[in-house]
Amino acid sequence: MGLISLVKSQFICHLIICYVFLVSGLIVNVVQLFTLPLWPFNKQLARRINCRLGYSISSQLVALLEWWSGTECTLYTDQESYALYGKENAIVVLNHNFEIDFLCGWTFCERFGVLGSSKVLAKKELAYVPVIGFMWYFLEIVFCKRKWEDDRRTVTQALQNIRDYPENFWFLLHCEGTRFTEKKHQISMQVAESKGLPKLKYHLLPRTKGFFVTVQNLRGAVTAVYDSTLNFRNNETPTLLGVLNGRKYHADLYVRRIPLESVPVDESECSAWLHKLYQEKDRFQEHYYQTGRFPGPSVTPPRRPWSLINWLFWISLLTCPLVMLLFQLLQTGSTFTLLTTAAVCIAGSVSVRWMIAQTEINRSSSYGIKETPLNNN
Ligand SMILES: CC/C=C\C/C=C\C/C=C\C/C=C\C/C=C\C/C=C\CCC(=O)SCCNC(=O)CCNC(=O)[C@H](O)C(C)(C)COP(=O)(O)OP(=O)(O)OC[C@H]1O[C@@H](n2cnc3c(N)ncnc32)[C@H](O)[C@@H]1OP(=O)(O)O
Ligand SMILES: CCCCCCCCCCCCCCCC(=O)OC[C@@H](O)COP(=O)(O)O
Repeated sequence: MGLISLVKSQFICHLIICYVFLVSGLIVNVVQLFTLPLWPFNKQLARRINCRLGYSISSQLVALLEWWSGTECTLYTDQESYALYGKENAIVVLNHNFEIDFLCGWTFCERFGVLGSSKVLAKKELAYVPVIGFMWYFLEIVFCKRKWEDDRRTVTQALQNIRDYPENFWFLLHCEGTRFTEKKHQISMQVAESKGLPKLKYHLLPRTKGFFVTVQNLRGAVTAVYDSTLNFRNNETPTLLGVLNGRKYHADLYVRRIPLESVPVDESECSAWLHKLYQEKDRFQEHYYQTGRFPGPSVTPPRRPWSLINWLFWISLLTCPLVMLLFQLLQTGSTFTLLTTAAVCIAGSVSVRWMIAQTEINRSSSYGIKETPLNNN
């Protein structure tokens, strides 16, 4: 292990990174709160400000992936489509197989300049993740309970709201609705069979209602669907803890730009279209496993310095006072103060560890197992 790798694996480094993320995140959350009075008077300005503030949080995780772990992200796409990325609103349909697929998504957003404004149809539980959940509230992220009866109205309303968003955005949908596990896959393929649909080898069966309602409500506001398929080289199974430890991964993303006009308007045709898309995605994954690459030309969109600059800004702003405070405490602090400080540090570490746990597949929800109609019979 080289010296740099050794440094990156040290717990003290992780503590500092997490401390900076948590404290800067809370500071940004407070500033976001101060934008509240602006919303009724100048909504578009409030949105633009919140994009920048949100960027200041999410780009720290991007910096961690790009600059700390040095993970490489290769894009397989055609030249004409490449020229349009970041210059239009789009719906992104991405497979949900990896613990850091959200982070790779963010990295591509960053490289095409849409990180602050990008959105997702996220499960409601993520709204309660400290820092991130609060940030997402101000970025008008669309949340769902994954119960269609409850979601139909709220999701439609939230999608209508973002139609006039002042910055280009990508709206991410993991149509499988949950992350891939063997058990979920097995159940999901039973559902496919019962519906007379072809089986998928690498994906869960997509849920079509969210996609249909997104297309229906964003038609005219977005111009394309980006069918995106992600995989990692050498059968890597990347984790956020791995990234924090400085482990380098190699992400490959295959993107096809599909003009929105070619997505059917009728609901059942739109559902069939999505099922067909997932069958194609499955073939792309098969191709990847057989050849080690996706079809077509590849390009590596360059890293931009902004995520690193933002991160270094927060590190320099927040670590000096921390070190000074710790020295002062050690010199003059009473036992009570020292114990309180230790308790605050432990609470901070536990809460960041809990946040990281939200990304871990072995703690995945039971969605896709419990509510299956086949299980209810
Ligand atoms: C150039 C670069 C391009 C791209 C870069 C890539 C990405 C960057 C883009 C943006 C980044 C932005 C942000 C990223 C940051 C963070 C994001 C992180 C993650 C958040 C993701 C999540 O939280 S995923 C979970 C929540 N989201 C979803 O669930 C969305 C998908 N789901 C839906 O759309 C659902 O339809 C629903 C949630 C709206 C409603 O779900 P519900 O289950 O209530 O109803 P459905 O009708 O859909 O389901 C019932 C039907 O499904 C059948 N069924 C039942 N059991 C199963 C089963 N086990 N498997 C499959 N199907 C099943 C059932 O039979 C019903 O069928 P019907 O025929 O009757 O409809
Ligand atoms: C700077 C580093 C400091 C570390 C801080 C950690 C920050 C953690 C960020 C948490 C962001 C949460 C995004 C997780 C997205 C995700 O993958 O959600 C899973 C859902 O789709 C599906 O859930 P499930 O049904 O359980 O599979």
